[in-house]
Amino acid sequence: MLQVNNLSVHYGDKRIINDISFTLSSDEILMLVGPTGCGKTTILQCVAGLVPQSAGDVAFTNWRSTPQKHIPPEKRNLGMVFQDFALFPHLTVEQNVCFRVKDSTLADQWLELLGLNDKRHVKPGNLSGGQKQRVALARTLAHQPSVVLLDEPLSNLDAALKDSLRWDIRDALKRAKVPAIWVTHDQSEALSVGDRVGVLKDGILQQLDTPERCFSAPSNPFVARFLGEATFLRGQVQPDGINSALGVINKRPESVSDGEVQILVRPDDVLFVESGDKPNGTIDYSRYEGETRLFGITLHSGESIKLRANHEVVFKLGDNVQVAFNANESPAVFPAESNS
Ligand SMILES: Nc1ncnc2c1ncn2[C@@H]1O[C@H](COP(=O)(O)OP(=O)(O)OP(=O)(O)O)[C@@H](O)[C@H]1O
Repeated sequence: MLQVNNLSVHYGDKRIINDISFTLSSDEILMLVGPTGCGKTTILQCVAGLVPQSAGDVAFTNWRSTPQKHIPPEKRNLGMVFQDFALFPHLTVEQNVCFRVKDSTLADQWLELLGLNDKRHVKPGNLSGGQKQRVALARTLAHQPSVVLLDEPLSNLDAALKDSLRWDIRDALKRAKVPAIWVTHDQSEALSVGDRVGVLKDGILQQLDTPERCFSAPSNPFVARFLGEATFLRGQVQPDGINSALGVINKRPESVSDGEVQILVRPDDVLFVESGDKPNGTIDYSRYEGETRLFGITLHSGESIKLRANHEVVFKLGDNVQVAFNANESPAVFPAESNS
């Protein structure tokens, strides 16, 4: 098990990582997401031993690195996968994967499992980006690392390739039964392939949870906005629930006892009421997305929300509509003043 306890990292006087703790179980994939410059790569580098911590410790079964006793990278048995692949250009695929590998049957196994058998004698210059990343992963896994660290492994690939390769990488990591920390700035990647997601802002871990909970029960409005489209409605806590421009929600948030709150509204949390005989909003815009259509709606309260519906649902700009909360959803609620 990888353990990171109260980790802080400074560059000069500037604190980049602030008191972060998490553990990673035997084959768990942790996705680290956050805005640019929030410290994702610094955490990976610190776990790898490339950057020293100023406080806290990073530990695995057989080593423990502290500010006083730094364990060098080569003693940690970690594997790294980078966005630029970092392959040897003068070596073939097979030579890249077998480089300094003790047991070449493992190299063979990963070449086969990652669909590289027919590329064994090809040099990296003649491979596509996706194939290069498979080679990089095969090479990493052939060394039987205790933990794999992936730094934006898909960011140099086009959208269609990203989608399939992310699953192949996940499957390979699961098959290797190795824990992994995977840094990405792509929210959908983080939510779809991670067992848990850690959302960072300014070097502080805002939430560490399952993808479902991070998305549906975000710890604060920042996490809500970062992981998907989010608008907020004013709410007034009452004995029977929370009153809002879309009626009363029968929900009593634990963290909010009284007064004003803000209610998270994702485009899938709301729907058009078919009869529409009590309009409560007006269509601002309609965007065709293929399978779905996204509507911008100004409610009579003056607040704006977004609603995603099937592409067959058509409204014109300025149409009056009736919108309600989808009864199957239980929206997240935050204190009115919360914005972090
Ligand atoms: N060697 C360094 N010396 C000083 N500051 C650094 C150094 N490396 C990174 N930083 C700063 O530390 C902060 C975190 O950088 P880091 O690369 O970890 O962020 P990130 O979340 O991975 O960003 P991105 O998504 O853009 O890759 C940034 O403000 C960056 O400018």
